Amino acid sequence: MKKALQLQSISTWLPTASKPVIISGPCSAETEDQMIATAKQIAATGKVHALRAGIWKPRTRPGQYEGAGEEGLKWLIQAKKETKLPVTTEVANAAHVEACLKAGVDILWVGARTTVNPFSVQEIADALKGVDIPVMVKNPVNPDLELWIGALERLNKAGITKLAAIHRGFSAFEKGPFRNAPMWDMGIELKTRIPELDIICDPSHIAGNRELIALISQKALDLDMVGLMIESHINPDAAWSDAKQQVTPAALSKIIDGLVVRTPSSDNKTFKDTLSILREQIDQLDDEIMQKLSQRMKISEKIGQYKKENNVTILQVNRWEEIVETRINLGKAMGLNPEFTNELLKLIHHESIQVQTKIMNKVEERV
Ligand SMILES: C=C(O[C@@H]1C=C(C(=O)O)C=C[C@H]1O)C(=O)O
Repeated sequence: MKKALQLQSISTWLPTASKPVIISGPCSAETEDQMIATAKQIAATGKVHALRAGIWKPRTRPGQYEGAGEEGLKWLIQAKKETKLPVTTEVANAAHVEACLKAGVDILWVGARTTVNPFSVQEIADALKGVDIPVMVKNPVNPDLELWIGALERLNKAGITKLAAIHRGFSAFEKGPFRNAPMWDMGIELKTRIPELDIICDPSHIAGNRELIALISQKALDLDMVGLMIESHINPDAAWSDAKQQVTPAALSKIIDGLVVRTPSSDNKTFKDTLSILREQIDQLDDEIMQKLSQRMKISEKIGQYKKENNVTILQVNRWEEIVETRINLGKAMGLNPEFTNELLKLIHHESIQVQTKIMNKVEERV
């Protein structure tokens, strides 16, 4: 077993009176006026705990706005002075880290396009050795959990314990309704692997448009994520980067008000009793499902043996097609989602073929 990360909960470095943690601000710091005006309006909502702004922007194509650079850092620090909110920005190399530390940035984040590159992450970690500053790590652009965990480990090894992960979605070849596919399973898997790690969701980058932000934010909270990083701008349509996904401070306030914050557990006795009764039912059913699956695989084994004796192939496409069709219809009639049934059947078929392959190719022991 790998050693777990040494972590300090976000509640120790970004304490909030109420959950969830909200980090907001413009995608990019564009001008001093835009930065300060946005920051003031956000702070006035009283619902935001930290201010964000991109200073160095990694853009997909050259010729797009690449951030204000160190000049922008001054505006961010000015915004901090005027709002009393801690500030955070993205760092992609050691020079960025040094500039931020010198300027007095409170929290750093590593962007998705940097998390993919262990060299860059290591450079940032080395620049942070001996520094006590919180760092948030966005998921890599590709859905690679090991790379995400690896980046957190590199920073942790450098002594950074105030760590959080940011789920901002993943690049996908097929364009769905989102700019970056949420692939919620990745967040669930990360939480399962490192339960003490706080995860913040970045609905702005998942959505790519402001209409979906509320929906994604709610989903993130229901998956036990502790905070949201939402991009906001005094005049979103005129933003120099990511205009479509930014919201006004007023819209941000509305989104936050609309969130239903649920707790991971409840002390209510009736709730606990009812949940445990229902969970017992699930335990019982899972037991039955496992027994049935085991019985099914034993029959596959027998079929494999019989096919071997008769020189018949393992894969029987017609039989399989018939199974898929009948089971999907059966599932539909029982209220099961056809996609779910299809995926489940694929897994079962895969295993059934494995089981038969083992039998088919077993080398008989010579006496
Ligand atoms: C078990 C068999 O072999 C394969 C596995 C199947 C299954 O697990 O249901 C169905 C068809 C075959 O591709 C079979 O031929 O019936």
